[in-house]
Amino acid sequence: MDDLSIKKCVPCDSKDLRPMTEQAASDLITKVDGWNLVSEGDALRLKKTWKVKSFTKGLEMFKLIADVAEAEGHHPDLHLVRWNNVTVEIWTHAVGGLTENDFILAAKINALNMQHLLRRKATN
Ligand SMILES: C[C@H](O)[C@H](O)[C@H]1CNC2=NC(N)=NC(=O)C2=N1
Repeated sequence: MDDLSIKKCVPCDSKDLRPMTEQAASDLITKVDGWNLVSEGDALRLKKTWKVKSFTKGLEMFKLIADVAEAEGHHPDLHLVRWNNVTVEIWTHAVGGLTENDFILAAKINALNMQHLLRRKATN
């Protein structure tokens, strides 16, 4: 499996795009550090959470992610709650499930330089 972060998303309106199986998703989730497979209703989603240093740094993070999403033509759901908790959810709306696009976007988000925006994890 080559590095997902260097792949490109395909247009979601291609008619032969189908949601992947749970098994395929379980294989791919190992390639995107920190992301979880969650089931919302009967559809699978990718989900990851971060704690940011401040509300405004959360919005800076949204902008970094938005730039990647626009470049890929594939977009996540962005949540910023209780001032410093960022959650990103990704799925392919056109098929109501997961496609490789979702994992490519997750890998590209992981590749962003966001350390300066994130709260340091407690070491103890
Ligand atoms: C034509 C194309 O389907 C749409 O423009 C794109 C936009 N971004 C998208 N993002 C996501 N996550 N799913 C989609 O189906 C999708 N569709």
